[in-house]
Amino acid sequence: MSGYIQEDIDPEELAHRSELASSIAGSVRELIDATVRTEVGEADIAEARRLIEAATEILRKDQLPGAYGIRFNTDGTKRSWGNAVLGRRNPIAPPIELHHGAEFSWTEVDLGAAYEGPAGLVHGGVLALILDQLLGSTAEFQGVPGMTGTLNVRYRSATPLGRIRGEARVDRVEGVKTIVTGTITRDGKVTAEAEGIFILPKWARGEVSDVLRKSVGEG
Ligand SMILES: CCCCCCCC(=O)SCCNC(=O)CCNC(=O)[C@H](O)C(C)(C)COP(=O)(O)OP(=O)(O)OC[C@H]1O[C@@H](n2cnc3c(N)ncnc32)[C@H](O)[C@@H]1OP(=O)(O)O
Repeated sequence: MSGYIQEDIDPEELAHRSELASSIAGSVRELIDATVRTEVGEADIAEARRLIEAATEILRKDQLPGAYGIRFNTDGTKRSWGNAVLGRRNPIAPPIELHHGAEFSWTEVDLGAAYEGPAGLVHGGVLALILDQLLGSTAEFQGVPGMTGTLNVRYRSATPLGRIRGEARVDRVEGVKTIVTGTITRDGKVTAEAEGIFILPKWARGEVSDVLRKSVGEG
């Protein structure tokens, strides 16, 4: 399967690149929030566009031919830096940082103006996006990875923008299927719950699954 790339990078260099990736993505994330909330006039918009276009041109000087993919060091450390939910290089990603315990995985993240659906509330699709990754990564961390086959989300009550917490745990494993459940809470109240079926696809049931199972987390 293309897109899975073995690319060994020395740990010190990797930490440096990771920091660089996070810093620029953080700046662009700020820019997105500023763009959503700006009230400045036409002249300031024109000036901001000029600067943004200049910055884009600098970044375009040296580009990957396509998406970032998923890259591994030989020790299994994995980089999903383009990922839409947790990608370190990706300003679209909230980004969520996942924590894995023996029993469950969790994340806490601030969702600002860029994630709005109904007025002042988190977009339901954004919650589904976060749940998809959180539940999928939980399955992966427990050594039973898979692609999302089905994700059911029940929105119990509205989720105001701000700091949310997500939690997930593997419920059971049935052959190549891993069933994971999870919740989103805001101020201690469960606002959404989900159940996902993660399936190890046919193409990954041999060699690739060994690579996936050996991966030890985000670098
Ligand atoms: C790495 C961790 C990060 C994860 C978070 C990110 C998640 C993602 O965004 S993944 C991207 C979104 N998902 C996709 O693109 C998946 C697209 N679908 C597919 O690739 C395939 O249909 C796939 C992998 C789900 C199943 O296909 P395939 O490998 O052929 O499965 P197959 O052998 O037919 O079926 C295996 C079992 O799963 C069941 N099954 C198949 N499809 C589904 C489904 N969509 N939902 C539920 N069960 C299913 C079958 O009934 C069968 O069950 P049983 O073993 O009990 O008979």
